Amino acid sequence: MQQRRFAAVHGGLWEFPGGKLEPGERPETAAVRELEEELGVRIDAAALETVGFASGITAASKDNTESAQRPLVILLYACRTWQGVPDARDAEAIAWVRPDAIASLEMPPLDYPLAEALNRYLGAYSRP
Ligand SMILES: Nc1nc2c([nH]c(=O)n2[C@@H]2O[C@H](COP(=O)(O)OP(=O)(O)OP(=O)(O)O)[C@@H](O)[C@H]2O)c(=O)[nH]1
Repeated sequence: MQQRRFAAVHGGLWEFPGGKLEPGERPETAAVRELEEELGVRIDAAALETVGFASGITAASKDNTESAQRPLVILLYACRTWQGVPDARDAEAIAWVRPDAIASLEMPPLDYPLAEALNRYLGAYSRP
């Protein structure tokens, strides 16, 4: 998990690493790019496992430059293999958190249903 910059929208809250798609970009490509930019780790898009998604409305931007709140969909992937050591390149801090403890962190609203989806996914994965 990573802690958003204090000056950002949702500053100080913890979130799953990731970020917005660029125009025309596939979600898996964006995940590979964002993990390199934010954590300095290299992953293979083929290693991504689809966990789930959460949808809602964006938070108002801090400087109010974004007048309208827009629909927001966040996709969550699992990735069990990577190269490099995660480093907080774009965050106040990063931490490994046990899946069942993620919901105890202070997070932006959509990360709670994402954490639930992750726990459901991991529960199904570990059942024989
Ligand atoms: N993780 C998360 N992000 C949310 C939620 N609601 C919401 O508006 N957001 C916004 O969705 C955006 C997440 O994308 P991001 O991480 O790429 O955006 P950013 O503002 O940090 O920077 P960037 O666009 O320069 O990369 C942020 O602006 C964040 O505030 C939410 O519930 N969870």
